[in-house]
Amino acid sequence: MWNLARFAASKLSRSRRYSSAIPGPCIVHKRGADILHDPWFNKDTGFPLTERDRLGLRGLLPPRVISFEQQYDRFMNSYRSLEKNTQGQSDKFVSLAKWRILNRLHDRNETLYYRVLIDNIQEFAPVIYTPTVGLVCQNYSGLFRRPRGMYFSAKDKGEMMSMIYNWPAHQVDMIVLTDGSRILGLGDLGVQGIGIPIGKLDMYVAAAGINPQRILPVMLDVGTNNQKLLDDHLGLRQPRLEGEEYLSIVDEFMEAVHARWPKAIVQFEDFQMKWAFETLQRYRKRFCMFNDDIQGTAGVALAGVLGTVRAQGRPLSDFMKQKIVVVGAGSHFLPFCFGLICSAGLGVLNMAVQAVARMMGCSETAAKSQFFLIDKDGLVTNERSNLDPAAAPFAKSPRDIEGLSEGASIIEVVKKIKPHVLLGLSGVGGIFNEEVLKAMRESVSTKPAIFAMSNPTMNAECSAADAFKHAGENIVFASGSPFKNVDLGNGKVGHVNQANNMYLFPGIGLGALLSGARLITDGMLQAASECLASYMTEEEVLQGILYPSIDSIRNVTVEVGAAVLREAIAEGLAEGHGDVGIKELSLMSKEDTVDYIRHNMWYPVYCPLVHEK
Ligand SMILES: NC(=O)c1ccc[n+]([C@@H]2O[C@H](COP(=O)([O-])OP(=O)(O)OC[C@H]3O[C@@H](n4cnc5c(N)ncnc54)[C@H](O)[C@@H]3O)[C@@H](O)[C@H]2O)c1
Ligand SMILES: O=C(O)C[C@H](O)C(=O)O
Ligand SMILES: [Mg+2]
Repeated sequence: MWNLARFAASKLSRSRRYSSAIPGPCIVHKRGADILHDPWFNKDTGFPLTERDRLGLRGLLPPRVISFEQQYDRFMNSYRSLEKNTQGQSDKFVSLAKWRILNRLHDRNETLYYRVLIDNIQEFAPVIYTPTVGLVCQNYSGLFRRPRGMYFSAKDKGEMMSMIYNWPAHQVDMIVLTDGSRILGLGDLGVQGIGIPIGKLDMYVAAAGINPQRILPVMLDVGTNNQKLLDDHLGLRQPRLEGEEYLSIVDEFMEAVHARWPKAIVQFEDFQMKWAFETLQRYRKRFCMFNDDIQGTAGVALAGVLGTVRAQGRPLSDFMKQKIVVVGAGSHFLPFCFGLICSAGLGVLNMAVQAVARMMGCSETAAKSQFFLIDKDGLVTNERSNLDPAAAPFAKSPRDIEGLSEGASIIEVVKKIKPHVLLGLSGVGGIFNEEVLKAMRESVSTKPAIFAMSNPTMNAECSAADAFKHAGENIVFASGSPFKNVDLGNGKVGHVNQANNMYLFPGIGLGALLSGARLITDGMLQAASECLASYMTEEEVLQGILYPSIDSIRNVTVEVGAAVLREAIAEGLAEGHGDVGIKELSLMSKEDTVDYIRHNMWYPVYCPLVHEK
């Protein structure tokens, strides 16, 4: 339950400190060249001489031992040289070149890779995650050198229970699964969508300190309806499975995973909406799983929208007075209606209404008139001919919105409603055009908010520069993909927030893992969102800074993870993790939970290798 008193009272620790405890020795069952070819154990030129002797490496490496710090500097120098040498090339060329150099390090030496990633997360997140990951997926066949993760296809039906044992790691904690059917705003990319689970799990390691030996990116290849790919790609050359055939593949995968690793958490990612909803309803009461695009995104969006209320210098209770126009009847606001079964593209308005009612303790009717939903056919009203009966109560009645009719365009709605918030999750680039943005100048808010949340960059509803240029300098702006802050002249800067689910999913997974929760509940997701919403100080929010900088994502994740863990304990779902049982978890103070999370986060340092047969 959202609790305003708790929200107001929470003064979260903003410490940037995180665990860097040096791990003990690592047992390695390999020797010699096999170790050099294993990115988990490989230290390249960093193996000390004693270790070279112990592990049969003498003579297999140049004689000089290079320290970790020197290796780090060498990598960063080559990265900087690449930046210099690619100046003047196209953005696509430069982005892929940067991705390649990081990917080569990832393939060779994971410890060094994750250290440079953690230390330079602001700079590297856009390379290994959104937006470059979209480009990587589009070009996957050409970029493919080595496999990463697992691929289960429709042809593997009946084999998955044994296939899962082909994965070499004994323990897996975190799985990100996609079927490639809706990769960012790029549509159906089939097997090429594997880049998304890889990028998400890199964020799990960097932000949540999940041990990279215990992560597993998975592609469920059930075919593709992308005609271009069918001619030339590395996946199945068949149309997507549908209906029961499709579900039986996902069922078999989920059973197989949990047979081998009963406590593994599965994050569903970039499934087309109909399957996103269906699988969430199907598995959430049986497995520890969540859908990031539905649940993570909604939590992030809600935290941001609450921030816009504070940014106007208003109390949170004014949330119910905010007029919010959502463009894209996507899946994202589902958590506003926790517990309801929603069909694709329907019911967003009422979900938001329910959230207001829950937070403010007001009636749904009182809040209902403040939310407007637009999909590809325009404003959703009860006059729509093909309106799902389940959605009818949530659609606007044209009689209540004088001057607006069924299917009204974005510009018509914005001009008429003058919303506080214009939020896009449509996947349609540039849909907040000059006219729409200029109309936002007439917003009733003192700080009109524009959230262009679609990814990647080309699919953003508008750019940051256009938003500040056309909608005015006093707006609050957030985008799903990163944009640079905007120079407004006279020393003024238009702050760009990144409203991306990366601020929540690592903490949701980490909190669930370290609590040993059996399920991921609405309450745990609400706790995550509430924690993010209260992370920013009043001063920051008044400057239009709604989300933390990516530089502090590890700290944000600690706080979110601790909030999720405490909620799991409160709901009686925690079963403990490793040596820490439920009794110990229950006795922890709030600070203890934060410390517990922090100290269980993996941090990349070379550990002494000990050979065992
Ligand atoms: N920032 C984030 O954290 C985040 C999280 C999840 C998804 N997204 C982005 O959201 C976008 C959409 O994802 P989705 O899963 O909802 O996709 P989707 O295709 O299922 O839904 C898109 C919705 O937009 C509507 N739409 C399409 N064209 C429109 C138009 N011209 N005008 C108004 N509405 C229109 C459709 O009716 C549909 O309801 C993607 O670009 C994705 O990358 C961002
Ligand atoms: O992947 C992202 O950057 C966010 C989100 O999950 C999306 O699908 O766009
Ligand atoms: Mg996604």
